[in-house]
Amino acid sequence: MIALPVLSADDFSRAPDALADALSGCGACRILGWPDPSLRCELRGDLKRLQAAGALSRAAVGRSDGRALRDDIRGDATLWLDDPRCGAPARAFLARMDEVRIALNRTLYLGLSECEAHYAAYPPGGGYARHRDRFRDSDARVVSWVSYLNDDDWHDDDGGALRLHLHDGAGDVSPAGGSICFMSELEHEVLPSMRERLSIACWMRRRERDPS
Ligand SMILES: O=C(O)CCC(=O)C(=O)O
Ligand SMILES: [Fe+2]
Repeated sequence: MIALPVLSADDFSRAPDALADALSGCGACRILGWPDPSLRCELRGDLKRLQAAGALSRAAVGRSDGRALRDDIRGDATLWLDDPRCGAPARAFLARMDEVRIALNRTLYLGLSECEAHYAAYPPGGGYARHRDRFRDSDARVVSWVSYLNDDDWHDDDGGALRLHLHDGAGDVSPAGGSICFMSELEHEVLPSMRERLSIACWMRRRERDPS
């Protein structure tokens, strides 16, 4: 296992370039302590409320004609954060991601035009098999970001690590709070967890080219 670069929440707020440096170096960066405990708690409350109201749906793999529900590939249920049923914490999260997107554009010239994000709840035993976040027929997703809404009492034995397959080897990320940012072309997988695992997955996208 390799160690991933780490930023504290303070570094992340004060020095947006540090995230860009880590991404251009190893392709991934852990952000410890962001979202802060109060935003994390509000986001989790929003997700639990929406889950109880039946607003989340089982996530599919692929898109268009290739879309399918595949328990053997991914087990999460999701809801897009721009859904009108989502609350103020979801809007605060999207606003912050937009600032990060603009900062990355300024340093890395990635031409990222928008963010999309969803709440995700993985039931016990659920995971997500090794994949890339880019669809086969589109390179619109450039940067992936996942924020974990689980408590600090999440132990390694609870499973649910995100395993990132980097050029130099694999690195595991615990879903006990904090966030991870990585280039969407990198392969990764969510290992099955013993407990319900809550998160937000976000993608910073380029505008899709018109088919010609
Ligand atoms: O929750 C995670 O750690 C990663 C989720 C993921 O890979 C995805 O939604 O594409
Ligand atoms: Fe993914």
